[in-house]
Amino acid sequence: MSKSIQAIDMNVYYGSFRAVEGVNIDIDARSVTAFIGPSGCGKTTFLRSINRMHEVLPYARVEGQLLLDGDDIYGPGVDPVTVRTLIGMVFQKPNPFPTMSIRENVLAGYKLNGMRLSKSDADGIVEKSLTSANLWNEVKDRLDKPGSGLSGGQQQRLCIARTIAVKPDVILMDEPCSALDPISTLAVEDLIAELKEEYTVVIVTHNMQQAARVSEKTAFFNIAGTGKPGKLVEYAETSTIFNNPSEKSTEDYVSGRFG
Ligand SMILES: Nc1ncnc2c1ncn2[C@@H]1O[C@H](COP(=O)(O)OP(=O)(O)OP(=O)(O)O)[C@@H](O)[C@H]1O
Repeated sequence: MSKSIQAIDMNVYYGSFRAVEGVNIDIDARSVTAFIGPSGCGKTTFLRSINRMHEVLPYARVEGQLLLDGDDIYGPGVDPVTVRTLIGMVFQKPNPFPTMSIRENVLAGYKLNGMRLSKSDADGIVEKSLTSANLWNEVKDRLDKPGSGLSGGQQQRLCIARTIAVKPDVILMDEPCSALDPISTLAVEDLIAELKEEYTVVIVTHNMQQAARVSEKTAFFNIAGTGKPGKLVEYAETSTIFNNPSEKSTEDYVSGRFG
């Protein structure tokens, strides 16, 4: 099921360094939102705070609230591992588990969560997830071969299938195409457009054409200078951000004047 995200005055720190300051944003369910902005403005940091992934670093912490359909994912008693099942993440570099087959990779989330599946349930999940990731036809005859034997673009779609398999509400993507060739990039972009029928998708991208192609809304983050926190400067329909932004810095960035 797809759910909305609401960040309320979110700050993200690495130790005493505030990397992201005062983010307020409402992201609709069943939508694709792009995060853009120059290097170091906190896009990845903020993205990782949406599923508590930053907590793998003991010195990283947040202030503020992050609501998933109204429920605070930082609320008392909320398990970060459960949060990461509800809010999945796809990384820059495709990272299938190298010793696992294609099939095992798709089912990895269930295994890691200690859930047992019948063979027929597992078969159904593998086929549905790979189909949703636009990969089924390419791999259906070699499900028991290693996931690492696929092309980069196929590996990234396998990682998306692995994320989808546990039925998340939200899929976060951190520059998911930056390690892919143009054809594979198009395949993943097509997939993103289809995913929004069922999921809330948030994608960090450096590629403005990509943001324009795949997203309905775009959030522009910026940074005043080295050592300063990143901030959300402007958030609007993607066409507005690219054609008629309210802020001068947004216009300068999208027209390639800096960053
Ligand atoms: N693990 C970390 N420990 C300490 N500081 C970090 C860590 N990761 C990022 N930072 C700092 O936080 C700030 C924001 O970084 P972040 O990677 O979120 O920016 P970004 O906008 O995603 O950049 P890029 O577009 O280059 O990936 C930067 O100043 C960065 O140096």
